[in-house]
Amino acid sequence: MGLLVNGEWHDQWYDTESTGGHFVRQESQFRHWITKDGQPGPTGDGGFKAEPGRYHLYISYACPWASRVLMMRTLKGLEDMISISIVHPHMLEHGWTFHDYPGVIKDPVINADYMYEIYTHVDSNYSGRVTVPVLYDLKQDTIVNNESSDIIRMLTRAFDDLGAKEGDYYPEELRSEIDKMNDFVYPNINNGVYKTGFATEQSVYEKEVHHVFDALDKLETHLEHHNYLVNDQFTEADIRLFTTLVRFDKVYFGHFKCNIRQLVDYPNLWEYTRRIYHIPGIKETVNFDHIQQHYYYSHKTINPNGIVPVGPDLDFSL
Ligand SMILES: N[C@@H](CCC(=O)N[C@@H](CS)C(=O)NCC(=O)O)C(=O)O
Repeated sequence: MGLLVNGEWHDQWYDTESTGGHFVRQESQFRHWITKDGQPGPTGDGGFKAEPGRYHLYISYACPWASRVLMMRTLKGLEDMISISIVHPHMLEHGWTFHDYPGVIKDPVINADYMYEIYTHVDSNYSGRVTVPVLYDLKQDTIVNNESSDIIRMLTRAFDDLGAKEGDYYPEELRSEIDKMNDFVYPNINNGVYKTGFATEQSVYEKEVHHVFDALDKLETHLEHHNYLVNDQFTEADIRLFTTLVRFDKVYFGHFKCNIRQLVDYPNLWEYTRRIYHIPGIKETVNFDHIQQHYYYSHKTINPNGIVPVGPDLDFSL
């Protein structure tokens, strides 16, 4: 695990000392948008027109942020229009790699061994973390965007005139409600499990773990009378919550010590997670081997011997 400083790789864990034991996530730096006509999106520059075969995604099956993007690619039927690479589940002293492992798909752009080479290829002076997902423009040979929340939002409509599957997961009339739900789910659950697991002070951990479970309790009540988070319709808000929930009992409960309750103890949330898992194409985006290998083997400050647990055995059937 490390980061780039002026284009040079440094093997370095997150600094939680300067933040009093808190994990603070860095802002993503590439924020351009693919649009139907190449006009600029809400942030960044224009010039990224939706075209089949032009864009490539770098994904980790282990990563909940990258998996949102993989889900959206599947839901919109973009598999033939946007190609993918899959990184190795272990993120060690060189960060993400393309080394051999079942499920890995190599880099077609520069045949990179390491994900950081993709970042330095587009900016030889790049400083920052080398994260996935990355949306890459094969035509301009540059990174379009490395922020999953932007990428899923642009993919929901940008390729609609080129034969993408129907379905708008951020419909105009629900936007403010979806935004509100995202503003609740992101800090408390999506990033909440990370703030809990990466905390290096007892008091910080205890505060964060309660935030996670207070939020899950609220959503459990909400789902008593609703099938989905917003307007009883499957939207972006559900995609964003699902990729955290599907990892919950496998890694966050044990590895990140989010262990007040298991997800299977929440009848409504567990049923909701399994329902989304069975939407056609979605279970193929969930790779539990990569998920468990990544967290337990990569985070040596949390699990120094890298022992990967064999359980729990979860029954995802409906
Ligand atoms: N804000 C980013 C976060 C992505 C992210 O943090 N990905 C993790 C994997 S789950 C990563 O690549 N981490 C490497 C690092 O922090 O050095 C997004 O949502 O796209």
